[in-house]
Amino acid sequence: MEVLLTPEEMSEADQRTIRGGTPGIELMDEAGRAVADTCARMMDHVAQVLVLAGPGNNGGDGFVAARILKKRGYPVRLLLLGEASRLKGDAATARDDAANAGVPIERLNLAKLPERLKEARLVVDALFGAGLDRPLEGDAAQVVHLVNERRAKTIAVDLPSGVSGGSGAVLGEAIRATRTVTFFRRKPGHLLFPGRELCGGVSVADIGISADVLEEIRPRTFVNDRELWRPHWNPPTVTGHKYDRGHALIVSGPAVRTGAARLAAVAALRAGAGLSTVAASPSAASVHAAHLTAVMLKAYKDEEQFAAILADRRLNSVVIGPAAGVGEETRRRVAMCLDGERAVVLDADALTSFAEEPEALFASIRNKTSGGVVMTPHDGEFARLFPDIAAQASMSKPDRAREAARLSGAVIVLKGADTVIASADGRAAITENASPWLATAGSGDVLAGIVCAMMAQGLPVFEAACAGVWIHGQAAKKAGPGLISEDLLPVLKDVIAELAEDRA
Ligand SMILES: NC(=O)C1=CN([C@@H]2O[C@H](COP(=O)(O)OP(=O)(O)OC[C@H]3O[C@@H](n4cnc5c(N)ncnc54)[C@H](OP(=O)(O)O)[C@@H]3O)[C@@H](O)[C@H]2O)[C@@H](O)CC1
Ligand SMILES: [K+]
Repeated sequence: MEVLLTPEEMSEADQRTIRGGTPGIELMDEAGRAVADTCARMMDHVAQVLVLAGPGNNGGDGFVAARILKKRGYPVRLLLLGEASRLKGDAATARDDAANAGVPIERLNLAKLPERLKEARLVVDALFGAGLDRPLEGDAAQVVHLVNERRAKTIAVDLPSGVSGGSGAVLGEAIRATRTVTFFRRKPGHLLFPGRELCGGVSVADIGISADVLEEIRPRTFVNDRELWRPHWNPPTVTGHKYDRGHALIVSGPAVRTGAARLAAVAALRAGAGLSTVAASPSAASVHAAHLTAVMLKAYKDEEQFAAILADRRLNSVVIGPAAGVGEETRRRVAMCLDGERAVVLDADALTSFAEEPEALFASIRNKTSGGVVMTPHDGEFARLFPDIAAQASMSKPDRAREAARLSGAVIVLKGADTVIASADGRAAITENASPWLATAGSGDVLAGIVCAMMAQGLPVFEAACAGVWIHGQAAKKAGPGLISEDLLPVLKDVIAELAEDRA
């Protein structure tokens, strides 16, 4: 399980280490050394390095890197943004050490910068890191613009300057780096877009901070990797019964919109639910009947018959929403699904149907005494249900999802290239295995089915949602470029097989 540290948490890790007896300058030396090592690895011969240093400790790391590279025989030049007198503490020490080692230090001059950039084979961006707290403007923004325009090979120290470590947002203008070297642990901004794209490859350097500090800091943001949820997943046992793996129920849309439910139902079965059943109106059921094999089908004429289907407690996990239609009928069916012990995935039209009265939905979720609820909105659906949260542009995606989870009581899967899963207890996971090919019709229906299957199998709700999103991403990788949603279904078998093998 990989934890991610917000800039505040990272600062706490630094401070705890310093209070524990490691001087800050030692941490800075290690950070600068890691940057210098990366520079050396990125150049096949000794050539000019240009270090751009800012006014804080990120700049301090730049001074150390310049000093070490100079000692190793690299021609180095350092340009300082702002006045040298502003440097304080460890950064001032690092500046003195670099000057004493003979590093040429100049005040950064915008007019001369293009020339300096032209001379350099590699640029080190040590302008701003974790301390960035407002948009870059004026000279700082201009520097970033000129570096990007030059398209020079650039190593970012900690973060590409201008990228927020907490949210991945670009504040004003941001460096487009070839590689980013960060320290101790990655930050959310390395995984969240647009930051992720601007980092290039990210490496994490050990700078002498002990993992023990994490016990006190208790980070609540994680990478959605396998380790996060795998301990909760088990392959079938030799003596197991299909009912041990749960029974997924997928509520279908009307006769002309049945495909979404089938995608979800087959995905649920492939993702390991012991059984999967589609519930449909008689006209929709006759369409399904021509297509379904292992997935079962139950027709219902009216609400009473729908309630009778739900009364079977073996149907322990339900998906409602894909192509369900927006309106009162869907609202009533959602309320019926939520009224019981089963786990519920609310997707698509089940979310949009409550755009006018989200509180009613949240109340039904909060009233649920057992069985988890997962909502899987994309940005548009999210804004319909949580307009106040969506309007807070400076909030990070994990924080938006956390707030929505607290407000609604559901686990939120906020979809996108960097899908975030958050729970009301404050945990949030960021996904990094998504494929751009997942942005295709029906992909969300497949995801809803997989998450439903994970809950049917008894995973706790947050872990089930994380597992579902991860498995969806792996399936897309296996299906490869050009995939359509149907292609995700057969390859789920391979993803599950690998999971099973991994635990053997
Ligand atoms: N001991 C440690 O803690 C270790 C820390 N380490 C390193 O330190 C980095 C964090 O250092 P940091 O906290 O000094 O912040 P940093 O990113 O240098 O920026 C702050 C400066 O920028 C300024 N500023 C901010 N926004 C601005 C804007 N938009 N436009 C213009 N100015 C702006 C702000 O100025 P002010 O707000 O005072 O005007 C302040 O002067 C971290 O990323 C890592 O690289 C490692 O060495 C390991 C040990
Ligand atoms: K930087």
